[in-house]
Amino acid sequence: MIYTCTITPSIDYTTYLPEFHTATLNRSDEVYYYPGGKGINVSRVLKRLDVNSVALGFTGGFTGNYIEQFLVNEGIETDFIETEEITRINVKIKAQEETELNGPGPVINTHQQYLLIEKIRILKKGDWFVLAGSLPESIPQTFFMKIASICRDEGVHFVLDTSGPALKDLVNTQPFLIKPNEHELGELFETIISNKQEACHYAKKLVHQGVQHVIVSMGKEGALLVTKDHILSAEAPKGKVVNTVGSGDSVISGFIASYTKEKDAEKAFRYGVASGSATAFRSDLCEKSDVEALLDQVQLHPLHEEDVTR
Ligand SMILES: Nc1ncnc2c1ncn2[C@@H]1O[C@H](COP(=O)(O)OP(=O)(O)O)[C@@H](O)[C@H]1O
Ligand SMILES: O=P(O)(O)OC[C@H]1O[C@](O)(COP(=O)(O)O)[C@@H](O)[C@@H]1O
Repeated sequence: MIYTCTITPSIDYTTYLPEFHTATLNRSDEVYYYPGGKGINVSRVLKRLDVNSVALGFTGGFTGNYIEQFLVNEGIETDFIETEEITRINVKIKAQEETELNGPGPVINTHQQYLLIEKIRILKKGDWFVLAGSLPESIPQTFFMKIASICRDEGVHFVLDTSGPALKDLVNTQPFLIKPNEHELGELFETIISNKQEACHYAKKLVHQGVQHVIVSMGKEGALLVTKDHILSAEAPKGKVVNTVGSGDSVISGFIASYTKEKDAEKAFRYGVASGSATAFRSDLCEKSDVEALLDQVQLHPLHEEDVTR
């Protein structure tokens, strides 16, 4: 089974207007209330790709209930732990440019942390555990390290899509897959990454540290896959961008959906990039037919060692 875990879910209040200006009243043309948070998006896209998963994490209050009901209506199994605080609402403004305002995550007390660990203890060899989204600083790093070590000891595929200080430690736990975007990868190495060669240089370091598959997503430039056997660059398909929120999460879903069937990292990478772009070209997340229509447009090229500067 695939389990996704969103420590900090959200309702993504997504609003469209032709132009957005600060310090004045703006009126929206359209608004949507999508359940969000990276693990939840991964579960939603997996479902659209005909793959079942269980969404774990923490939700609270009326916003938490809304998310849970939304997922149940989409046929996704949920097993959230309740928090005292209400789940945050993240604001996504789609105007001339995309502007995002993400709230802080909830405080998770030690009992709630214990409840999550108990749920993870039932995972079996071959299962997948996707830890995705921001990790509140109120939770000690040791908690996430414990999750990683349970997964490693049980032979669970541990997939990581997070940022900040927790990521620095977690990349040393031999995760199966991590998917930083170029900014998150740069943050990890305290540098700025401005092209695929630089991204490749740092992704290789992560592979040397024991990460099995590193996908660096780079928005409209596509993505890179670095493993001990591959250094591949994918061009993103061209299309009209509607809403890129959830594109990175869709890369993970596409990768997992394909990998669990074919056990082929190259094919899975291609499917992941097509899924990311298919989401960017929609208001909500991609559908399977969108992904398959884009697949042929995802060109993969090997990046050669000599191209990798530094
Ligand atoms: N403007 C775009 N055009 C085409 N594809 C895009 C665009 N933005 C994102 N994507 C697709 O979504 C993937 C993930 O996007 P990215 O912005 O890197 O992730 P994140 O949301 O994690 O920052 C990219 O690798 C690409 O396949
Ligand atoms: O946990 P964070 O880092 O605040 O991110 C949460 C946000 O990320 C999202 O999951 C989207 O992620 P991506 O655009 O990176 O795929 C939104 O649904 C949510 O509002």
